[in-house]
Amino acid sequence: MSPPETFSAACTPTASDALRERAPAKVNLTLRVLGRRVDGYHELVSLVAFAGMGDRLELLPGENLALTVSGPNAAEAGAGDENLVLRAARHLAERRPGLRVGRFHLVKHLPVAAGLGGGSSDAAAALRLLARANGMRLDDPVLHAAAEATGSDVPVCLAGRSSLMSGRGERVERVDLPRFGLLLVNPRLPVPTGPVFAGLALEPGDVLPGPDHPAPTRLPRERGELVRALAVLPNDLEPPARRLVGQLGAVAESIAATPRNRLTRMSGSGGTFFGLYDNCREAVAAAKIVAARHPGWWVKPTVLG
Ligand SMILES: C[C@@](CO)(OP(=O)(O)O)[C@H](O)COP(=O)(O)OP(=O)(O)OC[C@H]1O[C@@H](n2ccc(N)nc2=O)[C@H](O)[C@@H]1O
Ligand SMILES: Nc1ncnc2c1ncn2[C@@H]1O[C@H](COP(=O)(O)OP(=O)(O)O)[C@@H](O)[C@H]1O
Repeated sequence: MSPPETFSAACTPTASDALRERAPAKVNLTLRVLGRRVDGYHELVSLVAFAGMGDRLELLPGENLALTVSGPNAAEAGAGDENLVLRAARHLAERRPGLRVGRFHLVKHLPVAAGLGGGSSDAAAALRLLARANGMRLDDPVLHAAAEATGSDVPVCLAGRSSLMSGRGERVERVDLPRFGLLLVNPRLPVPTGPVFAGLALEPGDVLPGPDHPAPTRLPRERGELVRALAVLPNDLEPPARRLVGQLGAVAESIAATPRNRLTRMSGSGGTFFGLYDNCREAVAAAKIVAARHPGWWVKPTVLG
């Protein structure tokens, strides 16, 4: 006689119960450093937008927190306790007793330590997934506190749309931007964020005279006008990043030389550079040229905004 049926597996979550979120690449269209705060962090103002490509994150809700990682850049991101997905989940669990967590699976497409905020975007996606699994609203202040505690770039990634980011990264104001074709190029050389900021050689309490940034309402909405406005608002981290990694100059030159390129600049602390184009088709044509000349580089055409 067969043992009595326990039906024990009937309510075990399966892969089809997983919640899914995109974790898009973050692009700093501008980045002005206004000074260095007494806590050692730099005071910034940065126009941030999101790409049409990035990582993907799934959550199978459950009682125990776990993470697996696959994809082309899985090894570089790692699945250990330091992964920003797990750090964000722990920061939220500390602030929200009884939080239902579960098993995350990250598909890591973005290069690591690349100025694209991949880890921050993964962390923000984890917070959005946990919010869904726990019936929390996305404007819940606890979610925002967990984002801030996880990293400077996580609040803007939690917003997940074009924004003017300021302070250490904790102030985020929505901005409407036109859509662009976008080319992302990384020479597969990781560039650590801390040493790039350190290259500015600012002391705590230093205030830089001059760097100013138009308010969100003063930014042009038309593509050509916006590009002209962006051209005079640099990324202040580009000079120290280029001093740290000499090969970055060649990345910028390769993008700037492509037909119909509107703007070439480094994102965040590098070493990814981006090119703006009027549409995705032009970005694809540019990608083919750069990839043919530099087969070892990470080259991705997509859209911005
Ligand atoms: C530079 C930016 C621009 O968007 O992006 P990435 O290049 O990392 O993508 C961000 O400010 C990075 O944000 P995030 O990568 O989250 O930084 P955190 O983990 O908080 O800090 C890493 C290190 O960067 C420095 N840091 C970061 C942010 C800031 N406003 N001032 C700083 O001085 C500090 O040395 C800190 O120890
Ligand atoms: N999910 C993750 N993806 C990428 N990097 C991660 C992740 N979790 C932790 N890290 C660590 O965070 C650091 C910054 O990575 P990343 O977010 O890719 O940098 P950047 O913001 O410059 O693109 C790296 O040193 C990496 O080891």
